Amino acid sequence: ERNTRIFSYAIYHTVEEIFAWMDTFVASNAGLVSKMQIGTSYENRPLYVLKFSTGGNNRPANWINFGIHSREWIGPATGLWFANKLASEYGKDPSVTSLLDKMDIYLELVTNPDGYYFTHNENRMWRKTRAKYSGNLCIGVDPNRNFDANFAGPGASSNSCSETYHGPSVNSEKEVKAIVDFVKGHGNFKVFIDMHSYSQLLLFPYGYTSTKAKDHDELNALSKVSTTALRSLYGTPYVYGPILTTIYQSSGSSIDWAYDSGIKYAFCFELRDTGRYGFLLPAKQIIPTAEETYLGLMKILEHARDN
Ligand SMILES: CS(=N)(=N)C[C@@H](Cc1ccccc1)C(=O)O
Ligand SMILES: [Zn+2]
Repeated sequence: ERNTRIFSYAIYHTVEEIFAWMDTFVASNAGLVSKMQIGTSYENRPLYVLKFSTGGNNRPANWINFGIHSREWIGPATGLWFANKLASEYGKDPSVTSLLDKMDIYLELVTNPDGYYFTHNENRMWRKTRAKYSGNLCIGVDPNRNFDANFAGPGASSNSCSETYHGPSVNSEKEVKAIVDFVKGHGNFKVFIDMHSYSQLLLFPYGYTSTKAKDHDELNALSKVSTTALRSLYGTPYVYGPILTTIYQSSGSSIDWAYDSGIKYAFCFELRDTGRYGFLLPAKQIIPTAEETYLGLMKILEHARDN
């Protein structure tokens, strides 16, 4: 019949379709996956997190969020495929099995649901939240400039019409505050990965200073391992390094905040491509992107598991 029971990972989905998929996915993987709500967005959409756990109490954990910038559709699409892959490989792939026997994994698939909805219905190129502040000329805050990491410093704008507007105050965005409160409340995260597009980069702290992170050498070496694994599948080249020198200076970013909060393995992937399609990556590249990214992600999660 029309609405087949099979969900396609090879097309982009609306926020409603993703939320419906979550309930089916959790129901069919009840022993491994549960759905949590860490808050609500500005327009009162739920902020859902999928928790992958095989037991224990507050085990060391891995955080991965997708789609904080709403026009970067390849993020949530990659996250959906990754969630299904993890569930499929647990009990089969020895590395995934040992990872989930020792650590929990939390995935926030739609980190900016208001913006994501807006890109499907109004403006495909929307990036920010949809928050309105009286006195501001324009709508929206860049959630990746709203974290408490040299907030309002260089590489963030005080102009509400800017794509990098940092917002009226630290964690002013409900979508950001929910992550901060959850991650701090949990207190045992070892990995924090924020998935973006595009440019094919693997970034680590810092963006707000040229000072090298104390773990620079380890993060740099791990980035090399991760991007080499990613490239091994389809030859997709990634550049890696600290945010500031690899892309540009930025203040208030999620991974700088995570790193300064004590989460050593803080990374940002800038997924495909390098500009031919940019944010409008064709759906036929979803699965290849997800497959290669999985190889790179697993190297980071395995390193955290084993160190
Ligand atoms: C194209 S883009 N907007 N995803 C690039 C992204 C770069 C970045 C990543 C991590 C930390 C700081 C900065 C940003 O400007 O937020
Ligand atoms: Zn982005």
